[in-house]
Amino acid sequence: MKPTAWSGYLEFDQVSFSWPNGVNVINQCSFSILKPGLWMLVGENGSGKSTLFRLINGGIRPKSGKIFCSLRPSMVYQNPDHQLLMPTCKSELMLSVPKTITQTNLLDLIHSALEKVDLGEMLDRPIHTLSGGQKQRLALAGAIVSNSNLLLLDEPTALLDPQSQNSVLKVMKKLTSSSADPITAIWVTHRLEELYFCDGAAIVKNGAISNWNSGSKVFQELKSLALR
Ligand SMILES: Nc1ncnc2c1ncn2[C@@H]1O[C@H](COP(=O)(O)OP(=O)(O)OP(=O)(O)O)[C@@H](O)[C@H]1O
Repeated sequence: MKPTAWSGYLEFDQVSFSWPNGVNVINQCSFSILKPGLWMLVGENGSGKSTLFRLINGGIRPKSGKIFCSLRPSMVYQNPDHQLLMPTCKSELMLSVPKTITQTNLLDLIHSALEKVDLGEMLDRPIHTLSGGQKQRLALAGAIVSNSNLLLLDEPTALLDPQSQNSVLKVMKKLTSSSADPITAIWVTHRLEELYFCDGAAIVKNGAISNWNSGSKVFQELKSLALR
């Protein structure tokens, strides 16, 4: 593993993985993320993006190759209703707070996480009254209070209208570029306009990831392929 000034890193070295049918969904995949930021992945349905997340998250193990990760990952799914379990914002976040946090610090931590996702006034708000975008931002707050510093977002805006989509993008941009304690996020998208918000983008194809490029370059590349 290469040493870096930043204490966090994620690196895949020639990683392969197959589900029981034996086909390599992830095939000799190598890439690294060596600094915080908003990193986006695009790729056709079935190209292996969710499988990649499960490998990063430790839910499944590579068949061959190595994964180095010093970060603490959390998943954020497409539909927040599949993720949020409790009746209010406060009770939801209490579920994710590490057991080591004392009772005195608990509310401060929850408040601060809600503020980071622009839900500062929502402590006692019933979750069923939140909009889709607010629910998705609450899911982000859950990852923050759990002390995660690597968010794996699997099409987090696929079910949202443009305004809510922007609210989630804006919050993620803030969390990944905050000067004090920026986190790392890997965001899978099929909504290509989102590429303009990222710090780097790559294409998942045939079980591997392309080099990182600017979001605008990947956008142009995919648009020109679609027009052929
Ligand atoms: N639990 C599983 N068991 C067996 N095969 C699986 C499992 N999960 C995914 N696969 C297979 O692995 C391949 C890649 O699926 P994956 O969900 O990683 O793709 P994806 O790029 O996330 O697709 P999408 O954009 O549709 O979400 C597919 O052929 C899929 O059927």
